[in-house]
Parts: sequence; C-alpha cells; structure tokens
Amino acid sequence: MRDSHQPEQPMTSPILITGAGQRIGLAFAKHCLEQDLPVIATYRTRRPAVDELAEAGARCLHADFGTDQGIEHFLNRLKEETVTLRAIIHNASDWLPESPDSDPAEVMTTMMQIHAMTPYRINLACRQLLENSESVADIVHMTDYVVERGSAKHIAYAASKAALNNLTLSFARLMAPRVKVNSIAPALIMFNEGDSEAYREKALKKSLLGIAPGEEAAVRTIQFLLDNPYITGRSIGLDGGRHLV
Ligand SMILES: NC(=O)C1=CN([C@@H]2O[C@H](COP(=O)(O)OP(=O)(O)OC[C@H]3O[C@@H](n4cnc5c(N)ncnc54)[C@H](OP(=O)(O)O)[C@@H]3O)[C@@H](O)[C@H]2O)C=CC1
Ligand SMILES: Nc1nc2c(c(=O)[nH]1)N=C([C@H](O)[C@@H](O)CO)CN2
Repeated sequence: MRDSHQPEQPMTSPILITGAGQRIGLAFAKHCLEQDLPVIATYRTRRPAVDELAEAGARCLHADFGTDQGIEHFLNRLKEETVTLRAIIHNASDWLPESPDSDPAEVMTTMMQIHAMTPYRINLACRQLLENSESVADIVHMTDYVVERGSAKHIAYAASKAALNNLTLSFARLMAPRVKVNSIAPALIMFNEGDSEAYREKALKKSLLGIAPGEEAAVRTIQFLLDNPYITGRSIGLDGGRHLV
C-alpha cells in the first residue's frame, strides 16, 4: 500500500516492440524486461518464446500487419492496454525475395504493407500516446543497409525499407521535440536457419568486419538511440563497414 505522503511516482511508460516473437525483436524485449521496463510485444506466430515473454511480464499482443484490418485490430487492442508509450520499435518484417513464381504485385504490396503502411499508421495513431510519455519518447525504424544500394534479389523489400527510412525524416519533423525518430540500417546481423555454409561464407565477405554479430549488436544500437537526447531524423548504419567494401 503506497503511503499517501509519498510523492506520486511517475509511471514508467511501456516500450512497444513489433515482431518480438523471435530474433532481434525478442532480444530487445528481453533486454527491456531485464531492466524492469514495461514491454508491449507483438507477435504473429505464437511460439514458446512468446509464452516466456508473457511469463516475464510482457504484454503480448497478436498482430498480423499484412492487412489494414490487422493493423486496425492491433491499434484497438493497444489502446485498451495503455494511454502512454515510451518508445515504438518498428521491427516486424518479412525478407521477401522476388522469385520466378512469385507475383510481383503481391510481393511489392506485401512489402509496402509491412514496412511502410504499418509504421505509418501506427505512428500517426500513437502520436498522443508517445507525447504522454513521462520523458521524451522515441520511434525506431528498423530499415536495412540496402536502402543505400538497392538489392538485386529483394527489390520490393529494399524499396519498402527506403520508404520506411523516408518516414523517419517526415516523422522526425512532425513529432519533435517530444518524440525522437530514427532509423537503424543493419547489414548482416544474424543468419537464418537453413542458410548454407556457402551462403554464410559469401555473406561474411560483404563487410569490412566480416562477422554476423548477432542480436546484441542491434539491441545496443536501439538502446543507444533511446539514451541519446540529441539524435533525431538520422539513420545509424549497423553494417560492419559494408558501405566501404
Ligand atoms: N537479421 C538480419 O541480419 C537483418 C535484419 N534487418 C532488419 O532488422 C529487423 C529484425 O530482423 P530479424 O530479427 O531478422 O527479423 P525476422 O525476420 O526474424 O522478423 C521479425 C518478425 O517479424 C514478424 N512479421 C513478419 N511479417 C509480419 C506480419 N505480416 N505481421 C506481423 N509480424 C510480422 C515475424 O513474426 P512471426 O515470426 O511471429 O510470424 C518475425 O518474428 C527487421 O526489420 C529486419 O528487416 C535488416 C538487415 C539485416
Ligand atoms: N526481416 C528480415 N529482414 C532481413 C533479414 C532477416 O533475416 N529478416 N536478413 C537480412 C540479411 O541478413 C541481409 O542483411 C544479408 O545481407 C536482411 N533483412
């Protein structure tokens, strides 16, 4: 029972992480929970890792951003959960390649839906929640190094990440000074199951540092942006010097 003479403790606004069911999103959610920071995590596929997040205190919301209805449903659920947000980490993503049997219109539509429409709609809908934060709030867009160079095999993916990077510029202007908005543009961070040895060897050679650093490199970069009071409208290249190879 709180002593009535104690000053009202400022509420700690939750951090929203999309696509937190695995890999980088999951790692950042765990990082926040380890610091006793409240987390709202979205997942599309219910895995044991999501159960573990919930057991650790995260509020886990199902969200499939593949349709406008899915975004709308998520936003309605989010607003039932909180009236304030410390940060939004737009991490949810699908790395769709073009392939001979894929429909180009479907690939582009899906990529723009997840990487541009979803962050766009969530940012606009959550502006007041972010401004209600007890401290300056953050939006972090997880883009990709290919924003700078394009991609031969993930053309629509690269274009959608470039759109996301442009949202960083617009939302940084719109939401200052109560909200900072930045991109993180990773190159290879971690491999996927099933990546062949030949692919791994080739991929590692694409950067100066020649490593796949793992989730922690992304976790530290997100935290760096949340901790820094004077960076907004910028893209942080998390790419091992790939741009110089
Ligand atoms: N890993 C890397 O080396 C690199 C990563 N990045 C970027 O960093 C971020 C994190 O990467 P990584 O951890 O590998 O990401 P993942 O490929 O593991 O994807 C993260 C999550 O996105 C979710 N997701 C995909 N489609 C949808 C959808 N339609 N609706 C809701 N959620 C969806 C998936 O949910 P579920 O599994 O629950 O279905 C998945 O768990 C991404 O934005 C990625 O583009 C950029 C460059 C390199
Ligand atoms: N959603 C995802 N996006 C990306 C992934 C991934 O696994 N999921 N992986 C990459 C590659 O690591 C690429 O950077 C290697 O050059 C890119 N985007």
